[in-house]
Amino acid sequence: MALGHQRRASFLALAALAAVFSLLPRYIPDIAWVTTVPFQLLLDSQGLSARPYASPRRTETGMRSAPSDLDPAVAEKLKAAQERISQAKQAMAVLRNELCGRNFFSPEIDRSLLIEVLRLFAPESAKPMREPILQKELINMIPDMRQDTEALAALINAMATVRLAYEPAWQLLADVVVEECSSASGRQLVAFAWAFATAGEPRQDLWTALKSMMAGKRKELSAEERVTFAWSCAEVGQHATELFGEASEVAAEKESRAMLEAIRNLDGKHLLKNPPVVLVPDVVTPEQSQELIRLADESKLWWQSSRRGARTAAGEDALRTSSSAVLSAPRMFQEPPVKAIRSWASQVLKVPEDTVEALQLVRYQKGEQYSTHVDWGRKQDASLWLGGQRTATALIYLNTLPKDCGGETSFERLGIQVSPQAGAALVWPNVDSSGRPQDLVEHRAMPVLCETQKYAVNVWIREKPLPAYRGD
Ligand SMILES: O=C(O)CCC(=O)C(=O)O
Ligand SMILES: [Fe+2]
Repeated sequence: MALGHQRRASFLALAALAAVFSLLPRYIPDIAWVTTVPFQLLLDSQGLSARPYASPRRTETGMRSAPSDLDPAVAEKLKAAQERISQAKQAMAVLRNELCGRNFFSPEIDRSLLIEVLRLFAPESAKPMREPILQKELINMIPDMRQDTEALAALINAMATVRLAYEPAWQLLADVVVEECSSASGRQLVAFAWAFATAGEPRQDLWTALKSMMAGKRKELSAEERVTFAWSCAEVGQHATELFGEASEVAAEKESRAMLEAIRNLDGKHLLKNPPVVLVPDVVTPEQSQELIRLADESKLWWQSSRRGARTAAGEDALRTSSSAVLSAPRMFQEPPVKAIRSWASQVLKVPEDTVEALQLVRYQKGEQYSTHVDWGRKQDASLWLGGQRTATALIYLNTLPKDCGGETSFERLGIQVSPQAGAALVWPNVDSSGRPQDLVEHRAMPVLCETQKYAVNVWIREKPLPAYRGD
């Protein structure tokens, strides 16, 4: 028992090390295979590989060694490639052992190990070499695990966490869940639902099965598990209304009243009294602004904002042609400018920091805009399950737009138009003092008219704490 704990502790330390190294390739593609060194240690700790790092027995895994008459540079590359394939196969052996054999950490499954193993396959630079091996193993492995719902839940969780994009594995898992998982516990059903929702799986038969299996088990769930399940169903448009009712559009009165009060007390230029709209200067420095943009650029987080999704107060689709970047990875929460903004919002708006959503950067090039919309969510909006309604918005401009270059934030119903000013935050409530979402605060970002870019960051406050972020 004690030995088991010791091995587990040393293994976890190694897994953490592997995690650190596995992140490196995202930034330094040329040393993608640095990962293999700590991972070899990890394999050793599992007793699965007693071999030294540059193993002469590599050929036993079925690969030919490099012919000796090759150009030395090519031979070196070939050798390295063979080593990588061998390592990837060993990684899969760990995965298989952990899930199916379960003689090492039995009866519990080590989720962090699964995530580490799958994450090894995630770096772009590793894909051509490792992905086919992973895919084949997953397809072999999943049917073996049919009866083992705990193992399946752990595997699905890990696949969702690393955003594994291999469709046949997801489909096979969905088949298994539909056909074989009636014995799953409520907690396991929540794990399945969360993972399939995160992966955006729309299969009707899957969601019908998950909901009907949950019907007899919902009493087993904690409040957080209930919310996770309801969110998951709503996220893919398969609302579990019959199990958990509807999410409320109306925010709690106490929090809404306090939010209005806090905005009224802000130190800044009060553009309107009711509802209060305030421009607070000097919230971020030019250096912090540059750093935020750099974080989004370097992690390649920008995506073309969807044309649909956001809605006008009348419920019509809004048109959005700008790009967005959400700083939601756990490591982003440690970045100094992110910390500074979250703590500013929490202090001046007098809310706990965990009610502040992950920061969302927005970028507009010439001609881009965001047509009239509201920031608050309607009943169908899955995120209402997580932190409740968005009670307020603080939009921080990261640069100043030259005169006549457009890009203003415009509240037509309130007669307010604000031109982006570097470092200033425009703050307004999305609900009235009784918590009802407000149509009056609908707004738009006017098109940028010059050969320049507009950058801003959305800081949205929810009425309730958001659950801790689970992915990366
Ligand atoms: O960019 C702006 O001025 C407004 C952005 C906005 O309203 C949003 O992203 O929700
Ligand atoms: Fe908005």
